[in-house]
Amino acid sequence: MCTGSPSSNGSQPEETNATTEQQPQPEQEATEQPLRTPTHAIVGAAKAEEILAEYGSNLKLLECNSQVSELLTIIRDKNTTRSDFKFYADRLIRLVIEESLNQLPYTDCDVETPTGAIYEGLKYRSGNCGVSIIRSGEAMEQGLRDCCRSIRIGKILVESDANTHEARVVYARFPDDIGSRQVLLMYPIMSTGNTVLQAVNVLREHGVPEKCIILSNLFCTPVAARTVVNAFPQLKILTSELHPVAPNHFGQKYFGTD
Ligand SMILES: O=P(O)(O)OC[C@H]1O[C@H](OP(=O)(O)OP(=O)(O)O)[C@H](O)[C@@H]1O
Repeated sequence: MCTGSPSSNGSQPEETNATTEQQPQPEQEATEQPLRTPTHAIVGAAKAEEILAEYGSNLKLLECNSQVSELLTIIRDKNTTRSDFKFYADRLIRLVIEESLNQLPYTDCDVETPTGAIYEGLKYRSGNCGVSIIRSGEAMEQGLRDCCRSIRIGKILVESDANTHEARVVYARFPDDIGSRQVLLMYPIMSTGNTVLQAVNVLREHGVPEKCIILSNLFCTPVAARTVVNAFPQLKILTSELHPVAPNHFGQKYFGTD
């Protein structure tokens, strides 16, 4: 299924570097193999109505296509090098951030073109800001900054007990007027959903209405989705995959720590 690295045919995995030019594959090989439907595509497309019934309309999945499937596959592959992992994770993050920005409220905006014609366009309706949950959420900050140059970004640190998964907030810093902004909350992995629950609670304590929060996420388990949607039915969630197994190695591999 994958057109890039790593090897998908069960042979010895190839170490690749994202900056190295890929060798073109013979065209015959690429076109004769029918593409398999990835698991997340089944969840994302064929079961769309079930997802709507189960989680409501505020849980949205990134549009499923072969490119997204390849990125998810590379990120989940244990043989992916750290360099490739970061490169492809950043690509997926960018797609999720772009679609998250699409969930913000917009308003009409007319501009005059160089020919004097009026172009009927759109612009963001009000102030926005980002909030990342330390530490994996910080991996998503650059993707947001690449789209919104000088956006303010707050931080929340939530500590989870390794055994009980109980989470508690130990640090939070936000822009003073966060209560009047649309908040893009960034965290790539939702396993139990406890970390995100605590982060949303802190935002609410700082005056941010639930409906003004968009959660940008890469990997979400059905359990976490149910937990968060039940606790905060007005919160919008955008994720690229709903799958029972969360890649909990994300933070360690992205940042290169144990
Ligand atoms: O939905 P939850 O059950 O709360 O879990 C969310 C994430 O937090 C944990 O990672 P870790 O503590 O390593 O966080 P980090 O990657 O952000 O450092 C866990 O392994 C998940 O990846």
